Amino acid sequence: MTAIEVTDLHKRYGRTTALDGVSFTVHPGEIFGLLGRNGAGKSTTVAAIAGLIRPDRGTVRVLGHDPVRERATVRRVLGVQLQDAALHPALTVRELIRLHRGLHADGLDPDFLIDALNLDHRRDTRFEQLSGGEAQRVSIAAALAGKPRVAVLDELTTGLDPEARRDIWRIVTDLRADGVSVLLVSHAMEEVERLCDRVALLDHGRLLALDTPAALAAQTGRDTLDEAFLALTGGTR
Ligand SMILES: Nc1ncnc2c1ncn2[C@@H]1O[C@H](COP(=O)(O)OP(=O)(O)OP(=O)(O)O)[C@@H](O)[C@H]1O
Repeated sequence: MTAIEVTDLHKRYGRTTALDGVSFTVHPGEIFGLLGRNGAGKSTTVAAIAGLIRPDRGTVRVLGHDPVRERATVRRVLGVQLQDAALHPALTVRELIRLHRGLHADGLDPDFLIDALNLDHRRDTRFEQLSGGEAQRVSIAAALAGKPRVAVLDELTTGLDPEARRDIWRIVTDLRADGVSVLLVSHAMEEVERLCDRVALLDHGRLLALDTPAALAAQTGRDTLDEAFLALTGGTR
């Protein structure tokens, strides 16, 4: 059983083609990176996986289920952290994490998550009063509270300080060790190089490359993924 299977995904917004035939598979227990410049189609792909949009053509399966037609089933197995997650501003950190935990039959102890994400001093603070980095950590905690078998993390550590980034990287590798599959959308090449088993590179709604970070670097004759990324996308602007 594949964790996520995206097949020939197409999506247009008016005259803009956001996705133009994207296919890839995320294996169980894998951290899979989704990369690409601004506007490449990453968030549209994530929205289709989360069942938030209907693709014009193509299919998405999460552990074999259709995110739109089997929404309730997919919600039970999929944890999604979106960019600019809109969590209820008046609820406290603990209330929000408990709320998200309560939506699932299984889950992680909210107090464990609060400690793991270094939010203990903010436990009783309302969401609207948090700093950007703290709000980001709460959105990650909310996505993981239901102990998902598949996690989609969009710009996981954007805006976080180096220590918080390392804490979150550790949480993500612990998830993989527990057999959770992770789709990680990121612009941070160091993060991708450290965490991802394989990487898909999107460009103008198409899949430009898909391989391990080391193989992508080797394929382009570069030393780092950062340079490989630039080499692969450089000529197409
Ligand atoms: N709701 C929408 N209406 C119109 N156009 C949209 C909509 N959502 C996305 N697009 C367009 O579709 C294309 C792909 O956008 P998408 O947000 O998927 O890219 P992205 O790779 O996530 O970019 P970023 O790195 O900036 O988050 C872009 O050209 C974007 O402007």
